[in-house]
Amino acid sequence: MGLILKVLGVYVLYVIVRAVYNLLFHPLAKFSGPKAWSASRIPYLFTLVTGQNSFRMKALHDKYGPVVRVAPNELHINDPRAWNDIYLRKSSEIRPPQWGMRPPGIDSYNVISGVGSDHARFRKALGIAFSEEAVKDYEPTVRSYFNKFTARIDDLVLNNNGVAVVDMVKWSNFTTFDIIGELAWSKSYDCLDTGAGHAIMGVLSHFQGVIIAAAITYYPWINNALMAITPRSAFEDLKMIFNDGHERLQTRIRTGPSGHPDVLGHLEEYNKQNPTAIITDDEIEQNVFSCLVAGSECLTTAFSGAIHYLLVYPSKLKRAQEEVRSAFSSETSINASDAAKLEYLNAVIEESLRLCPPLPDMLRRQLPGDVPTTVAGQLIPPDTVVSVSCYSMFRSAEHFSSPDTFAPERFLKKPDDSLKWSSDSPLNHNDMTAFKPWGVGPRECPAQPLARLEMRLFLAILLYRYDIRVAEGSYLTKWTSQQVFETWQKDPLHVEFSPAVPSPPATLPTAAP
Ligand code: HEM
Repeated sequence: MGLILKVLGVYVLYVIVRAVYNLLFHPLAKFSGPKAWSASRIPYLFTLVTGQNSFRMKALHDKYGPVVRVAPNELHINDPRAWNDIYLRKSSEIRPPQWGMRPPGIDSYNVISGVGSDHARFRKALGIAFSEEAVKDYEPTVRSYFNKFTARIDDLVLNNNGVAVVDMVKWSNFTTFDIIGELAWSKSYDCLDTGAGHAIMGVLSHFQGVIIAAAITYYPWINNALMAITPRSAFEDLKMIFNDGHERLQTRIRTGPSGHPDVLGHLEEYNKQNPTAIITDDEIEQNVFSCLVAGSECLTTAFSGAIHYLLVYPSKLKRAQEEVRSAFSSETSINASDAAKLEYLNAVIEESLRLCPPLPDMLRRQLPGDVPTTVAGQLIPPDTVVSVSCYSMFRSAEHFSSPDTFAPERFLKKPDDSLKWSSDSPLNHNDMTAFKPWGVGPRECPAQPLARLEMRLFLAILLYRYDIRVAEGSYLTKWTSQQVFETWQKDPLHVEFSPAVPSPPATLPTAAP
């Protein structure tokens, strides 16, 4: 007992001495921020594991300015110059060691956990698989899943007196997961067919678990103790996912793509062209998993965010519907390249990414350990962890006037007279250099062309085909009342669909005399 008390006493003394050092003598001591956060990492980790970190970061910037010390060795930055200063540096793909770890029992890296030459190798292959050219060939596959989605809604409409009510968070997730499964290894997860999520979705999307696991690794002795006492059976779910992935990959390698180009085909081609830097089967499996998670969850947020805000702002919904319905003469004529020309629809997508960025934070980077780095005009000591978060940046009144207002008009190229000018008009001030929803630099989202294609096609089809409203008896959660664990923990979004009677297209040829 006496020994335990002595050990405890020494530990408490160590914590106090460390906190005093952090506050007064640490190389980051001159940076402003709440004292408790500068002294110890616990307040920062607490906001992370409770899903409040994005909101606290924004509140701290509002109080302390563009550079805030949020943990003993970590600065959070809200200055548009930081995008390039942090994320375009040499070795800027390096995260602090606690983030981007491999799951237990997995030796191979993927594009998210890999650094240096591994990361460069994966990026090169994925860059080809998600290039504009490759993505054009994916369009018929993507379209076939959107058709499946509308067929399911139509069934419901038919059987429910002309209206269908669905949870668009759930159904967007079914759609995006099926698509990325089909595109990645030619095998969908059949969620749209079964009307239910696949078993692996729950495990892959347990983002709170991932955050808690990362938070614990800041205290290696707790981490080691937990790992030692965790029964192997606790990892059964992970094993199930990796076995499922292994089978899918081997089947796809044996049987080839299922009648359409897929990501795997591009990776196979990459391996043929680069025999000295091939991506092994294990690495392919892990990379496909990173695409499954990033691809389905980010797009689910993008779809749900756009629908959420269109429902909150009916006049913007009407304008987007009118644009889509007058641009296409039939639903079958809707295609991604024409949808890319719809200015208002694309402004809706940008504005939704501004208010609901699929990755609100999680862009931490470790600065080099040899020399200080200049970020946003300030000299930052070596080894500091720095990050910009999309949420703080995009919702900051410094960068966007009326930052919480949904105003796609900010993104229109020509001045828009539908919004009256006033000092707080959303058109008053918009610093687009602050707006980087895809990230910047070597870790910038590799799948932008695919994500854009899916967002444009999905919204264009949905707005063309249906009138939508908040389901009767339901209500819209305030978007920012949702927690954030890597991405938004989205509440159900119950939407009522009824078939639209499209107005005649503006471009119809006039009748012959
Ligand atoms: C609206 C949709 C999307 C948004 C806004 C988005 C945003 C981002 C951002 C900000 C990053 C950078 C993370 C960092 O710097 O650490 C990223 C990385 C990544 N994204 Fe996306 N993403 C989207 C859709 C997708 C899709 C559809 C896929 C795959 C099919 C995908 C795959 C990835 C991968 C694999 C990475 C990691 C890249 C690396 O670490 O080198 N994303 N995404």
